[in-house]
Amino acid sequence: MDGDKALLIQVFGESSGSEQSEEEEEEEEEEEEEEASKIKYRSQPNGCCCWERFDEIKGLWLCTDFLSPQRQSSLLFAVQNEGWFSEASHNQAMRFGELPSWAMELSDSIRDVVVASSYNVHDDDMELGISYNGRNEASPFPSDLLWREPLFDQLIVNLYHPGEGICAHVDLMRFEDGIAIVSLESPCVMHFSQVEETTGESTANTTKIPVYLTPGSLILMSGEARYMWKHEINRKPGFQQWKGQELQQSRRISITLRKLRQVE
Ligand SMILES: O=C(O)CCC(=O)C(=O)O
Ligand SMILES: [Fe+2]
Repeated sequence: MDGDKALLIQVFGESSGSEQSEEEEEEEEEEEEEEASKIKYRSQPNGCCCWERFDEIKGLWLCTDFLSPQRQSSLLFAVQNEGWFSEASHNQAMRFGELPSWAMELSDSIRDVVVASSYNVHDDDMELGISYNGRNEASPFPSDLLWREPLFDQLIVNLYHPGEGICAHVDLMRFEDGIAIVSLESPCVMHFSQVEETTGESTANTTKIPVYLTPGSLILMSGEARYMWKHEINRKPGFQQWKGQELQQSRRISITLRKLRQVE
């Protein structure tokens, strides 16, 4: 063994790989890459990113397993710890600008889960020749929105007691495109209905599309879903039907993240 090699082994140990064949090195690199991608995948909120899209509503995406039960509990704890709902009459809190750290983490997780799922969509559909740059429906969030900084700078936390909901609305124009809603506690059905045309004969489609929001789920709204569809939650008796069953209701908390439009 020559002096240089002995020194290398002393410094880096036997596994410095100086005697590996190219083939072995490649194999090792592949294994490392595989391991790295697993870690990336595992670093997702709960190791899964299962997205559902809706044929009728462009730009609406649902991820039912966004937060694991453990992450739901810690998020709920963080929200409750803010003390916003310590008085029974308080049911809404709003924050603008710098968000609490738990909301920043949530925002980071949203970006992560979209990035991870975009990779998956890419792999699956690559052969179909679909391109994914810009506003592409194959991704849950268009890349121009996904990479803006900050992703979100406005937070609303709503607390709904059984029977309470929110009327049909389109979110205010003071907010940019690209809205995220995370649901906690009671499951509910959110209904989407098309915004009516205000001119000419009313030919508006009044069909309401139900979307089932389970605790820990995330919905993303952009483009048509954000501007051309109203969303509502009617928790009056008889309206919370899913698969022919009336849902058992309890308290529900939602966390809505948006970005304020810049005024020129
Ligand atoms: O509570 C929800 O899930 C929806 C909240 C919402 O639509 C809003 O605050 O604009
Ligand atoms: Fe809304």
